[in-house]
Amino acid sequence: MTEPRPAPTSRPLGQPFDLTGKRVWVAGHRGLVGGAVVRRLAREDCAVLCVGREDLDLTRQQAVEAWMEANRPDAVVMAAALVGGIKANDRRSAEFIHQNLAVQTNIIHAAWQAGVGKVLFLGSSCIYPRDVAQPMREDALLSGPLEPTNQWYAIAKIAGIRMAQAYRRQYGCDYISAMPTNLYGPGDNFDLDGGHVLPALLRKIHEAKVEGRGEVVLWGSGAPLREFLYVDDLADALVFLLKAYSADDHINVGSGEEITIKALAETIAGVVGYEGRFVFDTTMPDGTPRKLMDSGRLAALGWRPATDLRSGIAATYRWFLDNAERLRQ
Ligand SMILES: NC(=O)C1=CN([C@@H]2O[C@H](COP(=O)(O)OP(=O)(O)OC[C@H]3O[C@@H](n4cnc5c(N)ncnc54)[C@H](OP(=O)(O)O)[C@@H]3O)[C@@H](O)[C@H]2O)C=CC1
Ligand SMILES: C[C@H]1O[C@H](OP(=O)(O)OP(=O)(O)OC[C@H]2O[C@@H](n3cnc4c(=O)[nH]c(N)nc43)[C@H](O)[C@@H]2O)[C@@H](O)[C@@H](O)C1=O
Repeated sequence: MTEPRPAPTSRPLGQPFDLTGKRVWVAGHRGLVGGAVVRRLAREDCAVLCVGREDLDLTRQQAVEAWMEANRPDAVVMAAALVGGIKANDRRSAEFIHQNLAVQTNIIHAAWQAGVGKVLFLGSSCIYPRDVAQPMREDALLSGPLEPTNQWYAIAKIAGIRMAQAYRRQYGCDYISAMPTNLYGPGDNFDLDGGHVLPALLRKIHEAKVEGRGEVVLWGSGAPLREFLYVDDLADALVFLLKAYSADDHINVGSGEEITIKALAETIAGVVGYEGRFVFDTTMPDGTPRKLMDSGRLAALGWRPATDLRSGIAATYRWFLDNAERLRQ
């Protein structure tokens, strides 16, 4: 068993973290969030470390410990996780709880062992109770039952928040947690079965237009409300937090823009140029009726998003069109 020891590079908690000259590991660099964080870090004076799944399976504890020891990053952004939309979360409960607990536990513990100075853990808005007061504040965590469709993933994410806090408390590590709202953007997962609503609807609506179909099927009632944040805005917020945030509490990262799923489909149709109608498959789950983040704490620190929903969807659609051939393979 590893003996507790202070992290060799540990700094006093509550201080800014200077990225200059640092080695930052973006775990999950090929994903939606990881890719955006790599793009954003290119504007900082730091070295970005990346390793693909083929060279490091993050569910393997010894491999993660060996990689961390060999590469000794100064900071880690944890953008690696098993992620999916409502159907994937609902149908693959064992994979979601197992892989997420394994990946995050391995990274946080190995970071502590290797003396990593700063770790940024990423959770999700689904950590909050299903019927919680809106907008959802950070202190609403664990105040009620979770949404059943994604509780397995949510439990793993809540464990990640507590793990970062525990390593702060016992070992004095500057490990922090950010909770993003629903994300979208270049590099998203456009898989119709496994992905989230925004990329799925972009693809469905685009294909209906190209094939001349008069209707598109939406899952559920179309009534649930979701808040969407453009992924490059998230990446900017994460770099901001990496540098400026050092506290026990997790912090929400949202856009403040809320929309029903039906209105989202109509907005996407406007961007794509589709004039057909929408029908609703109510055998599919709605999930949480509403999940709007209270991002007041982050705003008070001085950070705000830059991209409105329509512009973000237009940029994502351009990316989708540019990459459509590759996505089909
Ligand atoms: N997308 C969203 O709407 C939201 C995402 N988040 C959080 O943001 C983070 C990133 O999500 P997102 O970018 O959307 O997810 P993606 O699925 O786009 O990316 C996840 C990345 O993690 C990697 N990964 C997963 N498991 C392993 C493993 N065992 N070994 C090595 N690499 C692995 C994947 O590698 P590979 O490419 O090989 O599969 C991929 O690069 C997650 O923590 C998620 O919970 C939070 C709120 C909303
Ligand atoms: C980020 C967040 O993402 C997940 O939660 P979610 O927000 O419920 O996920 P979603 O994006 O898949 O769906 C949002 C809404 O949209 C409706 N909907 C309509 N038509 C399609 C459709 O075609 N695909 C999808 N996926 N949804 C559709 C769908 O029925 C639901 O009402 C978590 O599991 C968890 O991963 C998490 O934290």
